[in-house]
Amino acid sequence: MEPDLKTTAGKLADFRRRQGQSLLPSGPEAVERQHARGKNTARERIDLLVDPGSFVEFDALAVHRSNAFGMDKKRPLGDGVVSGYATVDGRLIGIYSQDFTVFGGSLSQVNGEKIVKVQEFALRNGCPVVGINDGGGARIQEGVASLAMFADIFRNNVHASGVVPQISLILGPCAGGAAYSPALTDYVVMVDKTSHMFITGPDVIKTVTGEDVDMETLGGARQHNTTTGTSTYLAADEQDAVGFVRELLDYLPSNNLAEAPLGEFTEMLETTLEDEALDTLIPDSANQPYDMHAVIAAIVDDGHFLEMQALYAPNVLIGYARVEGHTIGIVANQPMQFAGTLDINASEKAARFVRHCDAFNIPILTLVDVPGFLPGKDQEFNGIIRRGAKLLYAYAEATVPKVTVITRKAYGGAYIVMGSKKLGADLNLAWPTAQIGVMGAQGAVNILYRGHLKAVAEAGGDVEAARAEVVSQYEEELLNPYQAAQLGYVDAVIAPSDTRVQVVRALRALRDKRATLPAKKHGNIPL
Ligand SMILES: CC(=O)SCCNC(=O)CCNC(=O)[C@H](O)C(C)(C)COP(=O)(O)OP(=O)(O)OC[C@H]1O[C@@H](n2cnc3c(N)ncnc32)[C@H](O)[C@@H]1OP(=O)(O)O
Repeated sequence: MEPDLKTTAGKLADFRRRQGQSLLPSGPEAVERQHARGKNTARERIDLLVDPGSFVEFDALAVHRSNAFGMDKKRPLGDGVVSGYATVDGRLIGIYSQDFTVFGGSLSQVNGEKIVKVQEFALRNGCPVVGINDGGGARIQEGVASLAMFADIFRNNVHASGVVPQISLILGPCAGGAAYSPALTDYVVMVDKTSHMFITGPDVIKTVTGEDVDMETLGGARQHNTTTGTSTYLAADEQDAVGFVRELLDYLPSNNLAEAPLGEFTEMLETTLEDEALDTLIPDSANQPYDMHAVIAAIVDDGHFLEMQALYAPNVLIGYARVEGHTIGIVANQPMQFAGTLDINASEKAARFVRHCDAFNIPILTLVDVPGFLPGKDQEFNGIIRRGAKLLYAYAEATVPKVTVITRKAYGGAYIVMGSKKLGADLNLAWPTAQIGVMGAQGAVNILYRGHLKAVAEAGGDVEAARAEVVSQYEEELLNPYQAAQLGYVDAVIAPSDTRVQVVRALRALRDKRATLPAKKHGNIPL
């Protein structure tokens, strides 16, 4: 029976009916199809992420304005995106979730306006934006009206960058120009097997270049986590993805003028057994690796480290942890991977992270064990000069508290990059095992003693013994922390077991640090 709109009861009944329709705009079969693809619906995803009952919806009754291609006969409420605000652990976020059951989650003018509204809400109120992507990109029927909305969204992404955290969950397709909105955000979380991102899909590639490639190989979650560096986290399923985002939000301030939530901690300024374990961590042989995660775990609260981009450029580790409850960002060389060298990918990965920490006033702890930049034609031809420079730029530009601990190797240009004193770190500490020098012993001996070793060979002497002698002399005289300590480039040489306490004290001392850069419109980081 149609409600009587002349009565209050009828108006309320009509409202409830519309409300009901907006919850299920494409009917139950479409929901079943979505589930059959191994995906939750747009609303189920919001429910998974936010505090129960906290979601407040915008524009549930919005419909598209298009009449072409029979679109006038199909105007589902909400128009393919569920949007609004909610709380996560009691803290405000703006959120939108594309509804694949409505025109494949594609972006129309109205649907785009809904996303823009969430972005503007978040910018005005200083809260993070979480975007859940599951859609076919620009709505083809709307042509340029849809493309123009993407431009609005991208512009807002850029304007919000460094003001509020922006997190993208890719839980289905994210194709074409649409992929650039997540790319502009700070973090991109993808789910194994069900998430795909690409600019041109397999069919277009086949037509244009003749290459055969399937969706998973082209733009699957694993590819973006291991090869392209586009994704921050490879989630096993949607629950895992949402869990990561909740944890990430807990480390981040809501905006660039706010403090990150303070974690619980117990003050401990005495050396513990875990601290003492660091005294035996560094192997006697400089060529033997050890896991830098162990150093991180010994320093931070509860040993807990939320690693970002763990599968990409694993020779450098980046992520968040807490020290005395305060969020810090960690950048660390990982001797277990490529001996901890810096290559192009590692430099770019760390550089963007340093800039993110700086934008959101998160202190940076740098742990150094780096034998240099990765040598090779491949690296040089792909622009390691220009691209490695990004990390220098990021560190030199960052005004947040910066504490650096050199555990072992710190050679050459890579020493300078990794939060060195003169690049602007506030406190630089080194372990007695630190080797700070222009290069490792073998390389140095080859250059410094070439003539001497040639002479030994010509005289029929024992070249290997002569080489070993000068190597050991170089190591003793130059590959230690003491020359740097004499010159003030490390503030203190400390026992490894003192590291946690020293880092705690340093971060306390730097809590009210103030530093400003010369006024300018913006710098010009080598891109
Ligand atoms: C700026 C830019 O965004 S440019 C990019 C423009 N977009 C694209 O090139 C992607 C076009 N879409 C596709 O390639 C595919 O639909 C995919 C990969 C997204 C999804 O593929 P599938 O999982 O096989 O789903 P399928 O193709 O059946 O799409 C589901 C529904 O969404 C619709 N749909 C998908 N993409 C769009 C779109 N961009 N515009 C309008 N409708 C769309 C489909 O027509 C289909 O509708 P139907 O259920 O009424 O038949």
